[in-house]
Amino acid sequence: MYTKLRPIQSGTFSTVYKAWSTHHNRYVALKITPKYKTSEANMKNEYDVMKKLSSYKSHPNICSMLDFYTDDSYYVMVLEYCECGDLYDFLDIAKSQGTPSSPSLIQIDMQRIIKQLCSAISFAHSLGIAHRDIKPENVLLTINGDVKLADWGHAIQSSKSNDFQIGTDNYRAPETFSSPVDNSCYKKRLDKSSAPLYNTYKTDYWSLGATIFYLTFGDCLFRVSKSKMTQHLKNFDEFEKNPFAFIYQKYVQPRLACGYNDEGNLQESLQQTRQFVWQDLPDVYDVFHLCKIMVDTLLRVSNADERSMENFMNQVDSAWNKDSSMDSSFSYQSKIDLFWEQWSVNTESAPVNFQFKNFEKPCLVQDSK
Ligand SMILES: Nc1ncnc2c1ncn2[C@@H]1O[C@H](COP(=O)(O)OP(=O)(O)OP(=O)(O)O)[C@@H](O)[C@H]1O
Repeated sequence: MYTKLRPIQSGTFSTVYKAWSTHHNRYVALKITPKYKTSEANMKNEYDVMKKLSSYKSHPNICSMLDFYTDDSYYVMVLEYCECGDLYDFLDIAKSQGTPSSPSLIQIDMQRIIKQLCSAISFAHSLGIAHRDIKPENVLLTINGDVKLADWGHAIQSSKSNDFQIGTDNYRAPETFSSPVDNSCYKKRLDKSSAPLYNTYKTDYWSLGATIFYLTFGDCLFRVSKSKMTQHLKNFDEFEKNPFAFIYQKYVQPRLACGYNDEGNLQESLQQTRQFVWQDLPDVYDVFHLCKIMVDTLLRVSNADERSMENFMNQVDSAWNKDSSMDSSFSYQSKIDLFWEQWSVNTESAPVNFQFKNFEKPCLVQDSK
């Protein structure tokens, strides 16, 4: 019934193959998990979640399960096949192609991807399911430029949880870390039953923000290695004190600090910042604007209740409205002015060694955008 054609990729637990289904008369993806790599309970959880998401009214932006079977050694989940693979790999390829003067031939639409991802997440939440592992590797792309949220192996059918260490560190919300570090937000939690519950929907909002940050900057907002977990947790504290200073210092300043009065050098330093694949984010100031929206609506550190996907969507919609910053008629100099207004407001509390005085507002000789 299914003819395996080629392996697509191996994840931590499973290998995914492209296959042909005679029954469905279409290509499918077979996600094959050896039984020794997972527990029956984990597999049952993923199966139950997929069944619920794929049942009577499946969602166009969720990778549906078409079939499931098992033998002595393997679990096999039959999934809709997404021709362009995941967004992480896709951007990697696109990034190596694009330059400022010659953007990647693969152009995709950021606003559409954001809308589709939010729609998928809110559909799952409306069924009582939180994903808990949203990241570029789990966002699949179809040949039509649509996205499908995949890998529901860490999902939970509850809006509350006190599971820690679930998901992927670089994209996980601060409240999902348990740590031996005694700092303001993250006390050691040994006894799970007495550990406080966190809201799993709000943790999805954080991961959504961290994912979109990666898509726009081509870099993770928080990168963590196990040996540097302490530093990672301190990063959350630092980010909370002044998110704009944090992003500015780590991502913006290094890219703008040199040669910003010379457009050639400016473009060169910006080359590392974006992927040159987003057709509706024509320049780096759009990236900064989107980033500010994420900080305001999704990337709230200790006050998870302040995260709101609805506010995020509303602000994203208005940013792309006519006469707003993402509109093509909005001049380049106006974008620079807007960036300056939005970001410099928050610079007063920046660390002392943070040399704003060395960074002057760029003024382009001519408005070439
Ligand atoms: N339906 C699909 N169509 C095309 N490619 C897919 C599909 N499902 C998965 N893949 C590819 O296989 C990779 C691994 O899949 P998946 O994340 O589901 O496996 P996993 O074992 O749970 O991975 P991990 O736990 O390491 O995140 C994905 O990142 C993607 O590149």
